[in-house]
This record gives sequence, structure tokens and C-alpha cells, in this order.
Amino acid sequence: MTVDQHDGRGDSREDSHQHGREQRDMNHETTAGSGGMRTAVVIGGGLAGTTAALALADAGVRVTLTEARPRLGGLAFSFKRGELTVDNGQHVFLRCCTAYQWFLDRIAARDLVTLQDRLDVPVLAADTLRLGRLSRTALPVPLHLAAGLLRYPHLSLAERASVGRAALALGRLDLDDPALDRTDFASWLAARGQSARTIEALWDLVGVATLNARSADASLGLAAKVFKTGLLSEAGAADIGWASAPLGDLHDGRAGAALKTAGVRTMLRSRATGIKPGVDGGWQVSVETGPGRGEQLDADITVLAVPQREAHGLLPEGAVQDPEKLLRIGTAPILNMHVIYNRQVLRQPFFAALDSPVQWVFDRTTSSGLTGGGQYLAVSQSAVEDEIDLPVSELRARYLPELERLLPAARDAGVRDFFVTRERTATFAPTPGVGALRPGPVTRAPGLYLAGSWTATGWPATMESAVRSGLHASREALSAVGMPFDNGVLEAA
Ligand SMILES: Cc1cc2nc3c(=O)[nH]c(=O)nc-3n(C[C@H](O)[C@H](O)[C@H](O)COP(=O)(O)OP(=O)(O)OC[C@H]3O[C@@H](n4cnc5c(N)ncnc54)[C@H](O)[C@@H]3O)c2cc1C
Repeated sequence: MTVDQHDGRGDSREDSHQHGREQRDMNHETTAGSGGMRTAVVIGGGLAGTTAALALADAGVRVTLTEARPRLGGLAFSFKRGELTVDNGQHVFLRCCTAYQWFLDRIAARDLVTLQDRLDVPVLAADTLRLGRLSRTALPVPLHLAAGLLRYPHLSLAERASVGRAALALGRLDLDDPALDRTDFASWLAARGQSARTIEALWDLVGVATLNARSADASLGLAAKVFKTGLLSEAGAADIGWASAPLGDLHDGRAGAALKTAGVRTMLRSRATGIKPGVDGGWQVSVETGPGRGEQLDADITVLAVPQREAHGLLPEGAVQDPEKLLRIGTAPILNMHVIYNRQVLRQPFFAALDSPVQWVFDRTTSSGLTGGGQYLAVSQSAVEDEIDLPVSELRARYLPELERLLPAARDAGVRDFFVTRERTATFAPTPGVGALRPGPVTRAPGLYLAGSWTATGWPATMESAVRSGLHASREALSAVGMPFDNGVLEAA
């Protein structure tokens, strides 16, 4: 991630200190075979790796988790900026994200999130300042959405009826049909009579934020997964949740404490540089722990829970059939603009914007620790390939007037601070065909497993996908050594 407040871009690249160091003076530490316990090394302390480490430790495996950065949490983290604690990017989850909620419970962080009682998304049209809502009632599926859709003012009556028909058709799609992966969502929507306005005011409004791609660039398989699970699996499935504290308090603080209690040895600032077969079976992982310092970790099980490009670089030869496939999984950026006003300008916790370059806006005042009576808004922009590298001055000139257009109170407010966080590889790109490139957790190398939101979970790159992948990898690893996997989340789903 980079944080920019002026036009000099890329001024804080967090992991730069990790690059280009020599590996000398390697210590040798053996984790395998101690006291007859199975041992594991998990590489990567994002949500996937943290999940795998916890699940393996819970099953009685002695686990070492090695993370290159000085903190856990991977792509969902926080940093300090003066008095503020800033999230690198706004994260939300849905009630149907059962694995992520299992994770929250496992790390004892349920008290740090807010989950709506009922789906309610304010949608504000910039041209008219008309406020509509995407909401649900307590009625059973699919009637739970009918009343909200009928009242949604940003579509004509005919468009609302066509949305209902398309939603029902989505519900009939078979997510296991490989043809869905090869089709793009926009073509499917067009073939179901969805107008450009319908796509803009509804399908893309939700889809861009959840898939990190517009419908034309998204696989029907992933879009159907999101909409089918979120809208049609249960009445409450799309109720929205978000962290009411900085993400780092959850994914680093609470997760780190849970790992410690579970007996996991967590090594931060420790980059894995190689994986090779161990002398007595299992695997030997080389870890760079500082300038010229390193350790060799031996383990029965290794879980590689790093992004796809890094996984490609670390996988031993022959471990996956066609490693080049990993490099063909593209990435997509997310940009967040952080605006500190000197007074309150928004009275909702969040809203989505229409007819504006602004996508979603969240109030982060309380969670960031802002004092002095102002308000902190995070403007979250997904699938912004054309904007991710724009200078801060240009983004400021473009977005502050837009916020004033949407929020009349912002017109008389002063801007105390404006800065930008850029995640150029925020997610894998959910393009048609990506499903065929995503590997499962099991490799051809016994004892070596893959995890990460980019692996074949069926979900787009989300926290849910990351946690699921960690559970998949640990389930496979445990079953291969005849140990029970005592976690009902995957079965329940
Ligand atoms: C700005 C932004 C907004 C997002 N919004 C949402 C959202 O609203 N909802 C949602 O569900 N998801 C969202 N996501 C996606 C979500 O954050 C990711 O899908 C998820 O966190 C990925 O977790 P992961 O563990 O698979 O991978 P990562 O988080 O990438 O973790 C991999 C870890 O491996 C470490 N690593 C890499 N190489 C090595 C090595 N050689 N040795 C040791 N460690 C290594 C990395 O430092 C990293 O910590 C968003 C992402 C971003 C960036």
C-alpha cells in the first residue's frame, strides 16, 4: 500500500525494507518431531494464514506462523497518522459471510464490529439529491426484497420489475456449472433485459464494491455467487457489517492475542524465502528474520498463504501442475480517499452514490479516534484502474466538489486533511475465466497446501474467501495426517 498526501507518490511502501537483503548466518531451528506432536509452518499472516494457523493449532498441531511485515492482517490493516488510526481501505462483510464471522468469534473480536439488523443501504443520486434505499423486510426469500425494490426511486417501474425477474433467474443458476466462469456478467444481464441504468443503479452499484470489477469485466460465476448468496440464500444474508474499531485492532491485535493463546509461535518481520523438502520428510522453510539473519523451520505441514505471485515464487518445482496459471490471475486496485472535515457533514454511517464518480462513503470518525468535533469520511473507490495513479491534487480537485454536490453541509465545511491510500493489487481481478486459474488447497507435494483469498473458494477476493481458504487448507492438511478437523463452518455453508 502507499499513502499519499501530496504529489510525491509511493512515499511509504511498507515492505520495502524487506527487499534485497543477503541471507547469511542462518540459524537452524527444528519444529518437526517435538514430543511426537505434528508440526506446521504457515507462511503469511493475512486472514488466510492466521485462520490456518488457528485451525491447525486448535487441532493440536504445533504451529509457527511467519509474516514478512511487522504486523498481522495482510491487506486489511490500519496505520497511525497523527492522532488518527486509519484503515488502509474500508472493509465490509455481509451476514452470509459465515466463515469471516467464525473468525471474528475465534479471535474474540465480535464486539469490534457492527452488523445491521436489516439490510439498509442509502443510495443518493448526485443530480437530484434524491435519496433511495436498498433494504429488506422480514418476509421470507425472495419476498424480503420486493417491497424495497418497489420503493427504489432510481429506477422506473418497468426497470424494477425487470430487476426482480433477473434476480430470480440468477437464483436458478447452478454455481457448479463451469460455463458461468467463462461468461461475463454484463452480457448475461443484457440478455435478461437489464438496461444500462439498471446496471448502473443496481447491479454495478453493489457488484463493483463486492467484486472489484464492473459487470462487463466480471465473471458470471463470481457475480452469481455474490448475488445468489447475498440476496437469495436467506432473508438476512445481505445485512451489512463493518469494523467499528480500526481493522488493525481486529486482524492484528485480537488475532495476535488469539494466536498466542493457541500456542502459535508468530514471527513478524520474517519473510519466507524458500521451501524445500526436509531431511526427514516434511518441509524446510527458509526465513529471513533480519539483515543477514535467518532461520530454517522444519515441519510436517506447510501452508503457503501469500498472494498468488509470491506463491508462484516460493512453490517448489512440480508442486502444482501448471504454475504459470498463478501468474495469469490478474489483480485489481482499490483507492480510498480520506477527508477530515472541521464539522459534521453526513448523518448516516455510510451511503452509496449514483450519477457521480463517488462510489461509497463511510463515516470513520469514531473508529479513527478523531477529536475536535470534525468528521472523517472515507471515500472507497473500487475497480479504479484509471484513477489509481492520479496525483493527490487531481483526486482532491475532482472529489471534494463531488462530495459538496452530494452533501450540502460539506459546502460550508473546512477540509482539515485530505489523503489517499492506494492498494494497486487489492484483489485478484474477477475476470471471466479466472475460476479455471484458481488452484485448490491441495498441491502435488504431500504436506504442502495453498491458502489465500485468490485460491478456489468460489468467492471473490474477500475476507470471507481468505478465511475459507485457510479453513480448506487446514482441513486437507489434518485429514491427510489422520487428525480431526473440528469446525462446522465449511459444512454449514
Ligand atoms: C482497500 C481494500 C479494500 C477491501 N475491501 C474489502 C471488503 O470490503 N470486504 C472484503 O471482504 N474484502 C475486502 N478486501 C479484500 C480483503 O482484504 C482480502 O481479500 C483479504 O484480506 C486477503 O487475505 P489473504 O490472507 O488471502 O491475503 P493477504 O492479506 O495478502 O495476506 C498475505 C500475507 O502474506 C504476507 N507475505 C507475503 N509474502 C510473504 C513471504 N514470503 N513470507 C512471509 N509472509 C509473506 C503478506 O505480508 C501478507 O500479510 C479489500 C482489500 C483492500 C486492499
